[in-house]
Amino acid sequence: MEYLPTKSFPLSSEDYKLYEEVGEGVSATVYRALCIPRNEIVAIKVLDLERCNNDLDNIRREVHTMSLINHPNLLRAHCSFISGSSLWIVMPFMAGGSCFHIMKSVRPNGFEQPVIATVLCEILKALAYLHAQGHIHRDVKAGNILIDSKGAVKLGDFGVSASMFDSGDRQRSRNTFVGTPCWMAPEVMQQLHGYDFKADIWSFGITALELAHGHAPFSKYPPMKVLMMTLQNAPPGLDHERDKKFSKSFKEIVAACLVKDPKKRPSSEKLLKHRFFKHSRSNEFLARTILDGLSPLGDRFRMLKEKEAEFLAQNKAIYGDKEVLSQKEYIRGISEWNFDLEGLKKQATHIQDCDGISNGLQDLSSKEEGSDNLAVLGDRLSMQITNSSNCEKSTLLPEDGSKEMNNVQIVESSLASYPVRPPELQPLNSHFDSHLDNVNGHSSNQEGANHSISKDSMEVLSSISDKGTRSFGSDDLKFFSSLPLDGNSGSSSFSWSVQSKNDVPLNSSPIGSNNSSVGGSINSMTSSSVSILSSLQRILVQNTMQREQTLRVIRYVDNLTEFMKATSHNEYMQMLSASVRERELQSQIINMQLRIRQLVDDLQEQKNKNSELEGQLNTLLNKV
Ligand SMILES: Nc1ncnc2c1ncn2[C@@H]1O[C@H](COP(=O)(O)OP(=O)(O)OP(=O)(O)O)[C@@H](O)[C@H]1O
Repeated sequence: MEYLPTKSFPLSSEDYKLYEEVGEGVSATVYRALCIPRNEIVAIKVLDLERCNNDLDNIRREVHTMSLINHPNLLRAHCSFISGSSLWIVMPFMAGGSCFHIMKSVRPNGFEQPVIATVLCEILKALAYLHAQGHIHRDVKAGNILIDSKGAVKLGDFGVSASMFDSGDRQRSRNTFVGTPCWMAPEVMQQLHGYDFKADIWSFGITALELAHGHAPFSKYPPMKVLMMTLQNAPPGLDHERDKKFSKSFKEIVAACLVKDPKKRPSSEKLLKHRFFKHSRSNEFLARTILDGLSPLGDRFRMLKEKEAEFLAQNKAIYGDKEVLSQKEYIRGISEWNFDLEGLKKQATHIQDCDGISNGLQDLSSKEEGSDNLAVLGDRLSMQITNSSNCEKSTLLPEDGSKEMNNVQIVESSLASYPVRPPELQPLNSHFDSHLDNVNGHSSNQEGANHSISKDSMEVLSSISDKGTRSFGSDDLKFFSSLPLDGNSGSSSFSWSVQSKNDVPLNSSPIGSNNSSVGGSINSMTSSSVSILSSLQRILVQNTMQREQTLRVIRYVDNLTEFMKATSHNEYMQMLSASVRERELQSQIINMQLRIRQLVDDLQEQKNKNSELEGQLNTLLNKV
């Protein structure tokens, strides 16, 4: 985790003197500091590794990415090292702080267009560079846009960045739910097909609105509500009436970025050529316009913290400790949001039913500079699904039951109704369904009704099968957790493979009648034999395909096991102390593995029987 780039900054904490706090994340505190040997002011991000040992990957990624990048608009670390149980990342000190902090302190209603154009143009250059290097930033927002004393703009915080060239274990990071809800692209929320650098373009569009209004769209809502609104509503944009002061070209770029279909969003390179950026000005202009007269970053940060504490104290009486704690996390911003769907659902219900949280925050807002300080709550809440739980549809479905809302459901409910057999194995349906129905006493209609598979589930599941070798992600957990395992409900799910063993469909195929009519007319024999042979060939092909698919599933589960084994001791301890639900999921996965193995055996047996039959048929044809 140590690296020493061009400038040689000392790698010992004794060589630095920490001054005041200038920023805070979920597991990191950022200080202004002095690098003693160089007599240079720096910023040091101190990450408490004990507090974030479930997220070493993100930290490694951040340090790694920061060590590789080299662009004037990206915040590059001078060096990093471990001190005690903390990781210290030494960076240039960005005296202006983040655009978010500047807005919260002095620009509650956002910036003027030339400032926005200048900031966005610089960020776009950073994104164009990152994307060309194969990186996705995944957390573009005003809170991560930092300004130094000379007005230079840099994009920071690579904690959740991902590489588009990642494979294997790191590939999962692009199938994981990370980012910050208000800025998160719909495809990232959906987790259907993964996502690419176009997710950053969406966040860039949201950031443009944030800089224009002083807060991101939907920022006053709790995360689940934001998810629902992003997926369900038309994309946010600049309003014709409300945003009269902004130019048509600004409206155009926002609209171009905030298209739900990522393919239709422009690349960062293309956006850079947009006429809007002709409005962009120099760093000096920024320094003059937005930094002049600002109090020191540490003071501004302290004031914001005081306001936050005041707000939380007021709301403690209303919502109780737990709620307040979660709001505190919300306010501070969280990179590794433990996506507790139940909790989020409750928050969403609050909003729907009584708008309690948002009202409380509105109060705060009215007290503060007349600004929409609710945005504080929307900022920097990043989330990573680590859990899934059942969630009643009533609280999640929109009143109009719109189609897009179904996509939200894939997060949980569509997977909860996971069908009777994995789609990997669908081709076997024609051979096993009737036996399953007979043995279980269900008609196929009944079964269909009980275990209908939604299109969304199919998509999610087929995306799993498409990536047979990719490693384990949160949606995978949901995939496995949604498989019923108990004797009753589980039997209909997987007994089909067992039934198939005892009741091979071919026993009732025309082969029996052919055997008993060897002496019949040669013509009828030949045509039956040909049709039998083609059936057998078809079945053989299907069996072979099925075997391959099943092996893929096994490899997949094996990967998961490897992934679990490979986790460090700390992570293992973390896992041990994980929720009961997680442990249940693990045991379900093991069961699943056993069942898949059983399935492979069954298929092998089926294949042997088919070979036997093929042999018999060949003998028969030779006689003919
Ligand atoms: N180099 C810097 N100079 C000045 N302030 C900084 C610097 N780096 C970070 N900050 C401030 O500290 C805050 C937290 O930093 P950062 O976002 O990197 O932490 P984090 O733990 O990754 O946060 P998050 O929870 O948003 O991911 C930033 O929003 C910013 O205001």
